Amino acid sequence: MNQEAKDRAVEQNRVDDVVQEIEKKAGILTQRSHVLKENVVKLRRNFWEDVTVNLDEPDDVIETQASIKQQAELLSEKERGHGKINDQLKTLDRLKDSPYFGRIDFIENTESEKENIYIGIGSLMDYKDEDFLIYDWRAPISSIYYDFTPGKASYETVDGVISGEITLKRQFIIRNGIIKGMFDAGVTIGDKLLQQALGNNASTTMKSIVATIQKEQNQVIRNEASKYLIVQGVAGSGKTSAALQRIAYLMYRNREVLNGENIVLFSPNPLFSSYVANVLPELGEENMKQTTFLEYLESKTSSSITIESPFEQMEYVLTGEDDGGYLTKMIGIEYKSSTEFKTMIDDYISRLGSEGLLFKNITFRKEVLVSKERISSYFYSLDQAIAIPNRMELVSKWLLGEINNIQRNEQKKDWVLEEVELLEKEDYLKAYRHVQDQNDDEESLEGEEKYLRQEVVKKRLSSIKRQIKSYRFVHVLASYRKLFGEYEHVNTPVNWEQISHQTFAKLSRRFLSWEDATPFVYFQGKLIGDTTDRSIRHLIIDEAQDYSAFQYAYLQEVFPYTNMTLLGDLNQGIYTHGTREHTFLPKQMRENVEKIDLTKSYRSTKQIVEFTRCFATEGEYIQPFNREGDLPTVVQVDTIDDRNERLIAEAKRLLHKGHETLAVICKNLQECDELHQILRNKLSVTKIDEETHSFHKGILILPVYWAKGIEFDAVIIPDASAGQYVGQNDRNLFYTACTRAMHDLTIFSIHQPCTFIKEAPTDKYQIKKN
Ligand SMILES: Nc1ncnc2c1ncn2[C@@H]1O[C@H](COP(=O)(O)OP(=O)(O)OP(=O)(O)O)[C@@H](O)[C@H]1O
Repeated sequence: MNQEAKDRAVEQNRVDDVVQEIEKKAGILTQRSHVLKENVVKLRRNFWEDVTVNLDEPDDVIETQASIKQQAELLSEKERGHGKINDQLKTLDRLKDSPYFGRIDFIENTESEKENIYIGIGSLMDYKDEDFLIYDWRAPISSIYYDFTPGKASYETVDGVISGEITLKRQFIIRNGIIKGMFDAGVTIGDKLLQQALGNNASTTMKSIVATIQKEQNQVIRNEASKYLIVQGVAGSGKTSAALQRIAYLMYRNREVLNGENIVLFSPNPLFSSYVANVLPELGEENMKQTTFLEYLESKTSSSITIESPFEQMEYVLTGEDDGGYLTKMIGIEYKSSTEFKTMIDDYISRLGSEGLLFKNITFRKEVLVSKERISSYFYSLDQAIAIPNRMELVSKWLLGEINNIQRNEQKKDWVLEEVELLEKEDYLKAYRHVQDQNDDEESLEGEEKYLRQEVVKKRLSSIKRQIKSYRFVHVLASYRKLFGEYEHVNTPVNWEQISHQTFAKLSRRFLSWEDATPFVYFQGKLIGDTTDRSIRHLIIDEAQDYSAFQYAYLQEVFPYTNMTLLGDLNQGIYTHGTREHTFLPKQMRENVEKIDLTKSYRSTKQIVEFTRCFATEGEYIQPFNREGDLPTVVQVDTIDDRNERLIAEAKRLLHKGHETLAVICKNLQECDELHQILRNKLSVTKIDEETHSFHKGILILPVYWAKGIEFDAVIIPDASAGQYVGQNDRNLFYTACTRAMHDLTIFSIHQPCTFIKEAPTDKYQIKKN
């Protein structure tokens, strides 16, 4: 038996021992879980028997309440305990399959004996609860596994830095308790485990990377000091992966105060949301909340207002050039994305503090109960030193008082009696009981009618009261629209008249263009207050380069105390705004900021990265990971029919090669639709659109903005002809599309290819012509 085989046998023995230990622990926990479950069931069944209920005297009522509370607390404690044990059992189950992925032998400088540290997705103690059989990957000591190769190493603890030497670094692939692979790392880390992981087929859901986190990614994951962490990472550098492991890390470090409920991830699109949804549960952690920025804004606006999605905006930008209003819209997008526009809105709001705000009549049964003019004059009679939202609160209180007065008058009207007559028998019974309980001196019948009249009016006016409480009496949309109408500005940008005209027309249809959505919600917040969710402690923004300066300013306003992690890549900035301001380093976020650059690309083969970096801005900094593959192929054809025929053959070839996910990535939806019509009879192909929230293996066809953040075994770009991708925005689109490929990239062009391809030396790709 050679040394390697001996080592492997020793390690397999250890794995067997650990698995046995896991089984023992699981057995004990399962038993405890059963007992607890029985307890919970019993407690629920006997809940009322164990509570002393006595409502005779006020003191008895208080005692009864206390008794119920105590019983409920006992029950929820037992339920929590049961939940916790189940979580532990789930982790043990995962550990049983693959107890660990790494081993470090470490000698501290102050010690003489080395310690063998095995690292896995959760900790495990021996049966005496004395020694760690497995260390959680997030434990302080585990960081040396990610940060160092054999030799000198150190890690931070709460008590200071601990230094020493790594004498062995070993990686494992363990499945079903059997070691399938075992690699020792030399002084230069030839990461065989990573090679293996990246060589696999792409998955339709993202995987965790804890076994192979790289040093620079570990910095992102373990950063706790900065309020704003900004990660500029090239395509495929593991930004999203690092962000998700970072969430798991932060939850582990702040177990008591941080959970999935107070972390929000802003995803680029719903497809991406489901793509990343498995990572945290796979690590035994609760998922964070996920939303797109569009969904977030929609949750803040009245459902009667339609918001254009960023994808609709994108589609228009890419295809609407022949439209008469195109140029105006483009200039409008740029201006409304800037903080200059925010300044304009701020000026406008301060003017509205003293005049011009629009209100709505409060009407009931087609009658105006309180006119907008009265509301306005009440609002402007209030002290102007009081902030607008606070004044709104006062108006709301005043209006509720007015409605209460109206309620009393209304009760006497004939329509009320008509409605009383239509009431159900139960209502009459209720009225009867009420009058009896009151011991009313009045004639009982009169008392009942009075009660029923009150109830009818109260019920009918309740929705008005609700609306008043949520400040619906303020005409936010009309007030915002006035900004584009009669309002006189001091400084206006070029083409303001046309922008105003276009915006005014859309707002009149209760339609908010994407570029107006954030400004509108911001404006609304300044009038009626923004319902900030203070429980959100950490915000993660993926594809951060696609957010405008205005959007960042807004996020800072609504999440002033929230830590943020921003992940992006300027080369993948595909939305059209923000050319004037470097949005990815928002100027508001200048304090307590740390910026980390990730320059190594892990997703694609070396050949694909070396090709795509030729047309990326500052592409010379992009480092490929050393994984070999075929050169990207550019197929130059003469006609569309030719292209279609060869594209079908190429798709079949790629599937035959063993690829499972194959994406045909178009520039826009229009191109997708046209191509889908052609391909659907010849290939089994699925078209992805706004309604698609998850995808399966096979051939997919989708526009590049839906492919953001996702990857595929092979990518086909159906049309990268000279006229198709032109200019900076298209450069980023094309770069984003190409960098979705893990193993193979094929690009078609009808006649000459686009200039970006030509920026790559001819030895970086192979060209095939008819
Ligand atoms: N340390 C790692 N170990 C294993 N796989 C990794 C590692 N880092 C990145 N990857 C893999 O590389 C691919 C790209 O990662 P990810 O999607 O996180 O990158 P990204 O920077 O967010 O990409 P993009 O901006 O291009 O969408 C994924 O398949 C991911 O699993």
